[in-house]
Amino acid sequence: MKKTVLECRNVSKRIRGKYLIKDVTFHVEKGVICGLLGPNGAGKTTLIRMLTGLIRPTKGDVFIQNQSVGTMRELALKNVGAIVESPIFFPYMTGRDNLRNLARLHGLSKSEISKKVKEVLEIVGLETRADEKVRTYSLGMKQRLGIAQSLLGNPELLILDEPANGLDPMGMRELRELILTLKNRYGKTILISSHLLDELQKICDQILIIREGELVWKGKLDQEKDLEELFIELVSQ
Ligand SMILES: Nc1ncnc2c1ncn2[C@@H]1O[C@H](COP(=O)(O)OP(=O)(O)OP(=O)(O)O)[C@@H](O)[C@H]1O
Repeated sequence: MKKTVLECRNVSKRIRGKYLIKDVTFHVEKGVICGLLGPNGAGKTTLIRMLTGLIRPTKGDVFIQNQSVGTMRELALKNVGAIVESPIFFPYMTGRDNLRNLARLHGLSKSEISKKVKEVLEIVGLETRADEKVRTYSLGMKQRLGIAQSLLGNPELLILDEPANGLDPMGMRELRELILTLKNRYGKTILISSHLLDELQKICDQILIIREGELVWKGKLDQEKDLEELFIELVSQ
């Protein structure tokens, strides 16, 4: 049996009497790319904020590598790299220096920092531009630098909230290839939210669809199942 990397168990979030997320349960196995979909306001960001420990569920719990985010927060979140809001970098510093700065937070020695930063820059394909200032980077490059940042702690699970937002077709293709490499070569497990159904259809092994805070569909996609049709059918009910 495959190892479960992320488990969301009966998670609800209620604010001022209103459920933003209601009783959501699912799990994601190792090496799987899982797409999270839902119309605007469905609760995707709220759910992702609970998965990454930014807010607490009203009920239920999230487990990462079997560690509870509720009761063993630090240990559980060690295994997660996430881009929830747009990654923030110092624009007048180089990509490499931005990463070096962040790598210090992981308690590595100077030589370990250089090695780790070099490694993540190579993974995201930014090694040739690493010594240029971030303000000269395209949006796609900034997103890849954000992914490099989330890889610094060598997490098992990556959570990416709308990473393709605003990217041009080239940037989108590069991002898609990077996500597939992270899965295929590095064995990462990835949860990704997006409105871009075609993009998700191309890369996801598993799909979650939420509507008004509730999980209305979870499962695998096959060649015959068109994601756009499934999505429209479910959200217009
Ligand atoms: N702190 C909060 N207090 C009250 N309501 C909130 C709060 N945060 C979010 N909401 C509401 O919860 C619902 C879900 O919001 P959320 O941002 O999670 O949706 P989303 O699926 O990410 O939407 P989008 O696709 O537009 O980004 C929305 O109706 C939003 O207005």
